[in-house]
Amino acid sequence: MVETQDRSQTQPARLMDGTALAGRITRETSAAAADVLRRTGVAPCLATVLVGEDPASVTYLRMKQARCAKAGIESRHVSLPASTSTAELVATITGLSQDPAVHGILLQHPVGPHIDERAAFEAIAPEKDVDGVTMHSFAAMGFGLPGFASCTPGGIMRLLDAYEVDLTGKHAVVVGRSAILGRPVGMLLLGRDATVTYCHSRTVDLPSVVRQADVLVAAVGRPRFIRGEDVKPGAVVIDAGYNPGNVGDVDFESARHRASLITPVPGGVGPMTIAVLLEQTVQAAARQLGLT
Ligand SMILES: NC(=O)C1=CN([C@@H]2O[C@H](COP(=O)(O)OP(=O)(O)OC[C@H]3O[C@@H](n4cnc5c(N)ncnc54)[C@H](OP(=O)(O)O)[C@@H]3O)[C@@H](O)[C@H]2O)C=CC1
Ligand SMILES: Nc1nc(=O)c2c([nH]1)NC[C@@H]1CN(c3ccc(C(=O)N[C@@H](CCC(=O)O)C(=O)O)cc3)C=[N+]21
Repeated sequence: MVETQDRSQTQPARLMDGTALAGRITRETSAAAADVLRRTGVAPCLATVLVGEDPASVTYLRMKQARCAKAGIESRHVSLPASTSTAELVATITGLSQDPAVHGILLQHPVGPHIDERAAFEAIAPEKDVDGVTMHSFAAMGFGLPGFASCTPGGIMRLLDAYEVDLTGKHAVVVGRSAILGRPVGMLLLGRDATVTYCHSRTVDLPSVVRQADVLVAAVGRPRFIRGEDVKPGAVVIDAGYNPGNVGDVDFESARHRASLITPVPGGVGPMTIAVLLEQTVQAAARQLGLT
């Protein structure tokens, strides 16, 4: 068990190696994908949908497709112009939901401000929601019922478990409350008996809340937003941020001298997100093809 207590501030934190853990998970996923193909003659297939040409989104999607290919998962990509309307996007996703050759659907977030992203997410059939973004998946996650986890929160929980972080009774502070990251990770931590506090743009004196965190999840989208001086000595620090230039939401250099465990960026949460996405895609395919 990792104790989140006071410890020397000079000894740097242990790194939580997301690349290594994601590699282990993906090796198992590849074997499961091969098994699906062998037993049904059909390879698992993930459909990815991108609206517009945001360069960061294009890069993330390429990464996801490359990882799919390596794991024996087919990917089908749909690229839509930035001018796409909500109705057009919903129609595209509904088509994929009804296509028996597609087992999982990922709509890259964020879509443009003129699109109702929630409506688009809800067009994903629950059994194909391998990215865990629908109301159905969110509610299942909240109630602790079986279903697909939101990928980044799911990946964060896998990391915490791999490093045997005991969450019971710990004060977990989540900075950020977005639908695909902050909110669901708080729910998953609550489900593991942590005492959870959310911080967001309206939080008064955010550093004073952050300083209380035994487990800190940074999901803000602002480079080096969390300063080392606000990290409680011995805290477990999860940096979910992924800003341009491969910079996290935590000031890593100062935080690692106070934390007991910390995720690097890159090499921490990012690879775990993709590992969970691939794992859930193969699970979805197995179920839709009648294997489980
Ligand atoms: N590694 C991975 O797999 C993934 C990484 N990310 C990364 O995680 C980060 C967050 O992403 P996402 O959740 O999609 O971002 P969003 O922009 O959707 O949400 C950001 C959240 O941070 C809060 N916030 C913003 N500014 C401040 C501030 N100054 N003080 C306090 N709170 C603030 C917002 O508060 P409010 O709600 O009040 O506006 C909001 O809840 C990004 O760096 C993104 O790249 C995201 C998804 C996956
Ligand atoms: N519906 C939806 N689901 C998402 O999961 C989703 C999304 N929208 N929109 C954008 C964010 C961003 N995101 C990342 C995934 C992997 C890495 C990742 O693997 N990063 C590597 C670095 C890889 C490299 O840069 O070479 C790392 O951190 O080590 C990063 C970011 C998923 N997102």
